[in-house]
Amino acid sequence: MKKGLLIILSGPSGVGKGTVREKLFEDATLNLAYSISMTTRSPRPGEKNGREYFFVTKEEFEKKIEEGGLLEHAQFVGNYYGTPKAYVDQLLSEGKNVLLEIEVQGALQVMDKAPDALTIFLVPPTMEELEKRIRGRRTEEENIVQERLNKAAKEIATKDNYKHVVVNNTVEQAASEIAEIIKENIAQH
Ligand SMILES: Nc1nc2c(ncn2[C@@H]2O[C@H](COP(=O)(O)OP(=O)(O)O)[C@@H](O)[C@H]2O)c(=O)[nH]1
Ligand SMILES: Nc1ncnc2c1ncn2[C@@H]1O[C@H](COP(=O)(O)OP(=O)(O)O)[C@@H](O)[C@H]1O
Repeated sequence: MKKGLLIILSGPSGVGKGTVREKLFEDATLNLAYSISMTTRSPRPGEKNGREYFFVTKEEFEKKIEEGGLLEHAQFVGNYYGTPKAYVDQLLSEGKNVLLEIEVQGALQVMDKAPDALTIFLVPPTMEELEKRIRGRRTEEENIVQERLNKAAKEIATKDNYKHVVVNNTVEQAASEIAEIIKENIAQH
């Protein structure tokens, strides 16, 4: 069977990655599968272990690194995040197009290992709108919101490392632009 396409979606915290991703997954023709990451951050209300993330301790995460079980990993605002490798390999070999929703340091590691990966960076229409979205979500304490916003400008400065940059004006528009990019790449893959 033909191997699936590896897709990286990055963008600053609160830009709308998760929301746009949910919309993309409504389109079955894209044949997408989501890579569930491992993290040491605490679950938000409503998040479930094994669905949004595998929530683990620092010790468990470091053991996974030592075992070579992660395709990439990085620290983001005080926590570890990483992509379990075996699951991604399995999905790709099943022909699934696998979406990694990861931050920029991890994305650069994957670009090195898999230069053919389709890479997309999602940007907010303005920094004011980004701030409105991250605050509107009400999932982080004020000091964490500040740290994430400080990080956002630095992350956006790396966007030219990605093959595509998409503005998240509306969820429908951003998801449809990304769907088109994915379809083109499936056709050429
Ligand atoms: N490198 C890396 N980054 C990840 C991974 N999983 C999630 N992230 C990124 O870590 C950052 C923080 O994620 P999270 O705490 O869920 O906050 P959110 O993006 O605001 O919802 C985001 O940029 C995620 O895309 C991973 O496996 N590896
Ligand atoms: N295009 C958009 N317009 C307005 N609000 C949006 C848009 N996309 C996402 N949001 C809202 O912004 C907040 C952050 O979105 P989320 O998907 O959690 O971001 P991320 O996964 O990038 O951290 C959520 O409250 C979401 O409903």
